[in-house]
Amino acid sequence: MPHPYVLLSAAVSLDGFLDDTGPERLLLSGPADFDRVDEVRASSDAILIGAGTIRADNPRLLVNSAERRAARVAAGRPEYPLKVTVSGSGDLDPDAQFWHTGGEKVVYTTDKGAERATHTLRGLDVDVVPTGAELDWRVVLEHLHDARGVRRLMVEGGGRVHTQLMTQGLADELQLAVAPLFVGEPDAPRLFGPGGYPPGRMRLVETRPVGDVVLIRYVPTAPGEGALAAAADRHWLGVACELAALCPPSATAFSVGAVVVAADGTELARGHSREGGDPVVHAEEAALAKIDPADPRLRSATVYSSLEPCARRASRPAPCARLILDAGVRRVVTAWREPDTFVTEADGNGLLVAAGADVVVLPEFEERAVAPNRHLLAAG
Ligand SMILES: NC(=O)C1=CN([C@@H]2O[C@H](COP(=O)(O)OP(=O)(O)OC[C@H]3O[C@@H](n4cnc5c(N)ncnc54)[C@H](OP(=O)(O)O)[C@@H]3O)[C@@H](O)[C@H]2O)C=CC1
Ligand SMILES: Nc1c(N[C@@H]2O[C@H](COP(=O)(O)O)[C@@H](O)[C@H]2O)[nH]c(=O)[nH]c1=O
Repeated sequence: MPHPYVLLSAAVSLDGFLDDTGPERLLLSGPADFDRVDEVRASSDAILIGAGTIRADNPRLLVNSAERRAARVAAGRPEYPLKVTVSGSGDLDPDAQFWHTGGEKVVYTTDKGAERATHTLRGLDVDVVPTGAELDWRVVLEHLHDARGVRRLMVEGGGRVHTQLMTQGLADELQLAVAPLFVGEPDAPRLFGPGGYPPGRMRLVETRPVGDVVLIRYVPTAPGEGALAAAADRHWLGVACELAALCPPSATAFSVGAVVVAADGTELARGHSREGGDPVVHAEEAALAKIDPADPRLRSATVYSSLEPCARRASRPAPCARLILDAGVRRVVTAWREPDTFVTEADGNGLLVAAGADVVVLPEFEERAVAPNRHLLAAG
């Protein structure tokens, strides 16, 4: 199911803290960085914080710049982004500024928490949405996307919320403002707590001085595990779809892109249909051919392919689903099920699943995967 693009935003001290233990909110950002944060807010459809941050900071979460608000309205968007919080307990102070300022409000909570929040927040214009016995982040993100039309979600903490979104592989980007000061208190809240984080190194996309703080932007690279899609899976499938556009045109074969990525997010190889002057080579085949078959990383790697790997083919002895299995790969992420244009009822995904592989289909990428193949579908 589609999710919004999830951007985690935080300011941290040099020793990795989000705040100190004093009663006042610690200002880590300077004026220039608060203005940058305002800009990110203005570019977002919704801003999410945990109930802990409402209790600690009593924030308003507004877009402070009148120009930015006017630009939102001129673009047909609400003046303020939707304000979202999560709470397990439903113990939310109805007098908190969160409820009385800015855009529409929604609370995601547990079934029990919903009973309490509905009672405590009665009379306020707040949508209380239970996600089950436990708070389920995937349900939260799907609901924000489907029911509230949120495409870009800014998450402004606190530490517990950031930790869960990062460990569950649900963050598309981390925007970190590193402030030139120390907190030094062992009980102060940390940005990230202990947990099972995605392995490997994230990809640096930007560094920028903003006043005396440094903005660092990282994106995750490690594929998800099993049948669940992680944010990095969306990134890599997007790369596969871009590769499909590089294929030499053909009236008799699909244009497909593929990337093979190790469990730690290292790209092992990429390929596209008909590359290198070979008129029949498939994308997955081309990518796998570039990797040493003895590479131990293949067993825990993920193959991203814009089109479902082929199940039968005339041009080569083995179809791509078989090549993937023979390479030892047991996870495939794809955008588009193969239509009957050239082979009827090709079920490469079924072949992979029958052999014990996990196959994740992300239909929100189908349009991009189809784009370089439209002429084939019109003809078929
Ligand atoms: N420097 C910065 O950029 C920022 C700093 N901060 C600081 O962070 C601190 C607050 O962080 P923290 O205490 O971690 O609070 P959070 O804002 O992360 O909120 C945690 C609360 O959210 C709810 N929650 C989160 N995940 C779940 C879940 N899986 N199931 C059920 N409930 C869940 C719970 O609410 P409930 O208790 O109701 O069940 C939990 O107590 C403050 O000191 C604040 O100043 C905050 C944001 C940004
Ligand atoms: N302290 C701190 C941040 N704190 C974040 O800002 C929120 C309050 O925003 P507002 O309602 O506009 O005052 C607060 O709840 C928390 O999410 N953010 C930052 O970029 N830098 C900082 O130093």
